Amino acid sequence: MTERKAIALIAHDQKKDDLADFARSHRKAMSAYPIVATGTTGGRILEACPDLDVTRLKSGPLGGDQQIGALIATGEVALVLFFVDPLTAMPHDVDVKALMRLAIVYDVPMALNRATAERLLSTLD
Ligand SMILES: O=C(CO)COP(=O)(O)O
Repeated sequence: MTERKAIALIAHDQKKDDLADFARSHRKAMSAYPIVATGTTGGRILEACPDLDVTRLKSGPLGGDQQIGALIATGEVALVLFFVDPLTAMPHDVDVKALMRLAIVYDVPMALNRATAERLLSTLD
C-alpha cells in the first residue's frame, strides 16, 4: 500500500451493482487513492474499473470486514464506503458491527449508503 490512506469499499450482495456503478462514476476521484475492498466487492470494482489500484482482502463472511477494521485501527484508512443491505440477515453480522464500531472509535468517516458516499467523496482533495 502507498503512503496515502486508502478508501475502503464494501458492499453486500444486493448493493454490489450500485457500488460498481458508483465507482465507475467516480473513478477519476478514486484513482488518486489506494483502494482496499472485501474480496467479492473488490472483484466487482476491478471489473468495472480495471485501472483502479484495488487490494482485495478476504470475502466479508470469511474475515474481510475484520481485515478492514484492522486497517482502520492501524490508521491506514481515510474513509469507508460500505453499501449495506438493510433487508437481508447476514451470518457475519457481528463482524459488520465490529467494523462500524472501529470506524466510530477511530473517527473515520463512513458512508453506509450511496447518498452519503456521494457527499463524503466530494470532500476528498
Ligand atoms: O460481506 C461483506 C461485507 O459485510 C462483503 O464481502 P464481499 O465483498 O466479499 O461480498
